[in-house]
Amino acid sequence: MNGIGCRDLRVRAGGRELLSVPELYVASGRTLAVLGPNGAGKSTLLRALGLLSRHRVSGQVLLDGRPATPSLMRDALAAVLQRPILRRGTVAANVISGLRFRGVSRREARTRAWPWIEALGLAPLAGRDARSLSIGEAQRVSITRALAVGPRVLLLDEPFSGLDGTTRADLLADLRAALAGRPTATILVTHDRQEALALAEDTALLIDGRIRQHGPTAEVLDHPSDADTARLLGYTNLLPPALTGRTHTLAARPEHTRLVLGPSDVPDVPDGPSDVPDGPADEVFGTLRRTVALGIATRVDVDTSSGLLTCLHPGDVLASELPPIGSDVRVRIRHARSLNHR
Ligand SMILES: Nc1ncnc2c1ncn2[C@@H]1O[C@H](COP(=O)(O)OP(=O)(O)OP(=O)(O)O)[C@@H](O)[C@H]1O
Repeated sequence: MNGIGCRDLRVRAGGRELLSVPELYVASGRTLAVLGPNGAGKSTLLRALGLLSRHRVSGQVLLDGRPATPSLMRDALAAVLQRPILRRGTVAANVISGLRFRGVSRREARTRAWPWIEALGLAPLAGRDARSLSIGEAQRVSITRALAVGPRVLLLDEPFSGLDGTTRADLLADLRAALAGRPTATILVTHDRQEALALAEDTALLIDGRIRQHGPTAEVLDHPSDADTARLLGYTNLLPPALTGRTHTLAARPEHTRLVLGPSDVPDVPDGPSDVPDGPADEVFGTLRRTVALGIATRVDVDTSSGLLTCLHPGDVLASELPPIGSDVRVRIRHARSLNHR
């Protein structure tokens, strides 16, 4: 199968194992998001796959099903790092430099690069000094340079971090459109679930150097298998059987967890498909610890016998509606996933 992968890939540094991945494969034309918390080993994995690691690496990296060599990888690979590294010269010269580096003549490099400069919206900036660009513009140049070489393997290490919301959304959409239908195997390292959803058919969850879950993005993002992956995916409220009377721990997102505000509060309809069976949503009891107005939402923290629960109420909940701090309160779980049930 064409694409990039590895077998029994291990990375060691400073006397400890940073990464251990028994098997991973990303086929040509597909994108894998690697999602994990800080320090999980995401960049370590990316560098090891691209044969760019500074650490001790064992195991096999596979390119199109065969062991990768540095020269095969150099021809196949383009990488975009968290902080764009641009050369002296114009934006156009920077985009072209990737092709020139691969021995393409100046004239041909210009011809091949220009459609990418246009597709990624860089034409108005083509003559600008690359070192005068904003971070968002520079990242756009860096991505365009990588795409222009027509890589068989594209490694993206948090290329959208540090960009404002609009710039990020625009660049994500442009990148998605640019990759569509191309025979490129892409790996995107990110902390962000939305980026994974927007760009990647498949997602792997990496925690402590191990892949804990791997599969179609929508399925992985909505079905955490254990407490660590639940936290990573935003299911930060863990409700053990002792609290709910159920046989398995439930995991719920704060936005699906609501304080019951007095008798006028109508029963909630659960938000979408849930592992909580039909019927009244689960309710648990606790003590109100604090409320914080966040503008678009109000965060309500509740101490329970099994730890803290965080509720997120849309909008500004009026102070007059909230019971005093220290009151006994009920919390309704509108949507949850059951852990360790498969
Ligand atoms: N030379 C080294 N010696 C020991 N540990 C190291 C060394 N270099 C990196 N590490 C550790 O390897 C782990 C993985 O680092 P890596 O940069 O791959 O994480 P990451 O998931 O990309 O994190 P982030 O999201 O913060 O960028 C971290 O705990 C880091 O401290």
